[in-house]
Amino acid sequence: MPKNQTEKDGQYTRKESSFRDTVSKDHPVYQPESGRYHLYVCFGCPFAHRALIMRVLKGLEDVIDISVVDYVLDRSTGWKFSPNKDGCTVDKVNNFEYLKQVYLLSNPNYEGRITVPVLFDKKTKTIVNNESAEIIRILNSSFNDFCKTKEQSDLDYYPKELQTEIDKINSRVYENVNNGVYKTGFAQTQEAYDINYIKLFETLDYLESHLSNNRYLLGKQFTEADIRLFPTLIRFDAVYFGHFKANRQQIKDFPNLSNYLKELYQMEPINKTVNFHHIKNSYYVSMSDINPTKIVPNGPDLGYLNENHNRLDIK
Ligand SMILES: N[C@@H](CCC(=O)N[C@@H](CS)C(=O)NCC(=O)O)C(=O)O
Repeated sequence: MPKNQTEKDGQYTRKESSFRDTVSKDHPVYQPESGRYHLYVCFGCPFAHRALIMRVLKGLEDVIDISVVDYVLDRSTGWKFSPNKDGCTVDKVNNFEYLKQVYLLSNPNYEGRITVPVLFDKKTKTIVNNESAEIIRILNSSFNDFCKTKEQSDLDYYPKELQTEIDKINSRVYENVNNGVYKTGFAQTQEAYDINYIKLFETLDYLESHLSNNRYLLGKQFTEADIRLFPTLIRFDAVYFGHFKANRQQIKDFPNLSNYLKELYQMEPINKTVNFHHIKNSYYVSMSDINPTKIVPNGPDLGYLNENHNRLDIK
């Protein structure tokens, strides 16, 4: 997870993704099928984490398999496959050594960023999409004929009647929280750091108060907005607080956010998508400009995540 680019004013900017197609029954090429598509992910990456969560919530584990890259990103080679490391795999589809080769297979002239997650079509040997915000919508709606249970195929995490509200909260959370932690951590000037730190904690304060009388971001219904907030919250105390200097307070010290986080973390399918070893090593070892010694801190103690939460009291 290297820096994308830092502009003259010291602000960090994330570049747009390049492959933006979809899978649907109306698509001339990318038809929904079981076993046809594949996800390339990193358990350290919060954007890949969204896709991992949607995949398990929709019961698509047997429909869309995953290849897991090495959690440490080597700047010279990009993401690589290190099957000898715990929790990492080979490239199960192409047997490549580097993720870059998957991008080049799709487009030999590709010069953009090599990022995870990637939704890959085994039939045409092309990348369908490498934008997590779109991949999760594809997983939410295009594979309903193949979900493990009827309940999972009926579940819609982006229902029509809530779309405007979901989009609104998503863009605030993305700007100031999901990407806000990176803008804080990658700032190259004190001013850029200060601005983004303030926006980040203002938004967390807003969410803290919002969650005092809303069980989930959209009220009673668990939606895509929660799936997009969770990967940042679960990394916050372990990584962003220290590594990105987002240190006004930890999530543990926000009463509502911490209980909300506990509830989501304890949901069985979500719990299996969290790998703290991959998360911590991914940031602390890969980003050696921020952490030159590459020492991975032992703390903090995250035991609170397993304690009882009070979210059932929020109607
Ligand atoms: N817009 C992309 C961003 C994904 C992204 O930035 N992934 C990071 C890991 S957290 C990555 O692969 N970085 C590698 C690089 O920039 O070289 C998405 O949400 O899918």
